[in-house]
Amino acid sequence: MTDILEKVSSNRAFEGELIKYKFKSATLGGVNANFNLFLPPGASATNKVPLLTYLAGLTCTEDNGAQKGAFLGPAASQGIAILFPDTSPRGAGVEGEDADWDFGTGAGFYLNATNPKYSAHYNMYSHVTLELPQVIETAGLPIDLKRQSIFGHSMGGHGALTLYLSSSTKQYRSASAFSPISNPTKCPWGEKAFSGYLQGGVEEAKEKYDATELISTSKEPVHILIDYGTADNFYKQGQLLPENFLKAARDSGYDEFQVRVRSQEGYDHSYFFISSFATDHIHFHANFLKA
Ligand SMILES: N[C@@H](CCC(=O)N[C@@H](CS)C(=O)NCC(=O)O)C(=O)O
Repeated sequence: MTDILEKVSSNRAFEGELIKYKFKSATLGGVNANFNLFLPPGASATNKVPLLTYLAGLTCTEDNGAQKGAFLGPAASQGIAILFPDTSPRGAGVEGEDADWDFGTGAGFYLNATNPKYSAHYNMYSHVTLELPQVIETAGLPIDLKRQSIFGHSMGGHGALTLYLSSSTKQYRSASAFSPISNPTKCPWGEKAFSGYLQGGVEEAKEKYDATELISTSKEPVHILIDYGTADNFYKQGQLLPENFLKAARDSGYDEFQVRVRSQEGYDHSYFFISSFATDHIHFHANFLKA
């Protein structure tokens, strides 16, 4: 193991290990970045395990999913590692970045900023898809990067779907999401984020950062599972728009075996909802990661 990573903490969980690391992130403009990595029991240099990346939502850090998602038990049973990145750069020093809870710090939206004000630091797309796998490999961690899938919640659900659908290298075998922001160019959160981070604003986002737009032109086979709750206030306010994604997927010819969108009666936006369906999502990805 090289010293590219500093180990911040380590906790035994489900016979595996949850480890928090810190490193100096080039893609985030040189600030320190944290991530959590759960290694299931038995992961070793001679038994490299597949990687499932979990992207968290607005206001979250690398800890929310690791602590409250209830993913570690089923991941341990399935022999799958989980990577929990942060949701934005921290301490970039960009004026106004801490003013709002839904923009700036804690709200990186998993894109690469093109507005010069943000483009040196706000590059969570490259951080998640390129830099973290590279760092994991360089550090010699027991991960098989040829087997990757991705999931997430809310803004992280948007991230999971868009990173999956936009990857020209087919980096991820499957994607799933809890209450994802499914059509961000048509909701207030997305409009605000894209107008701020992207020079071309919402129009620029349509090509790369809107899951509904991406599925409407996709021709490849896909494996996507989405759950959302009917008592989710953000859903009721029109921030999530999962029906738009489902309609675009069906219009593109994807059936329910390729794109499954489930409405869960009475559930809200919280980690109580996420943890209720955590095992389902881990098992969904295990089908593809262990194939
Ligand atoms: N503005 C509210 C809402 C933010 C919110 O609900 N964030 C969701 C993601 S969109 C979340 O996961 N919050 C953290 C948690 O529940 O652990 C807040 O700051 O708490």
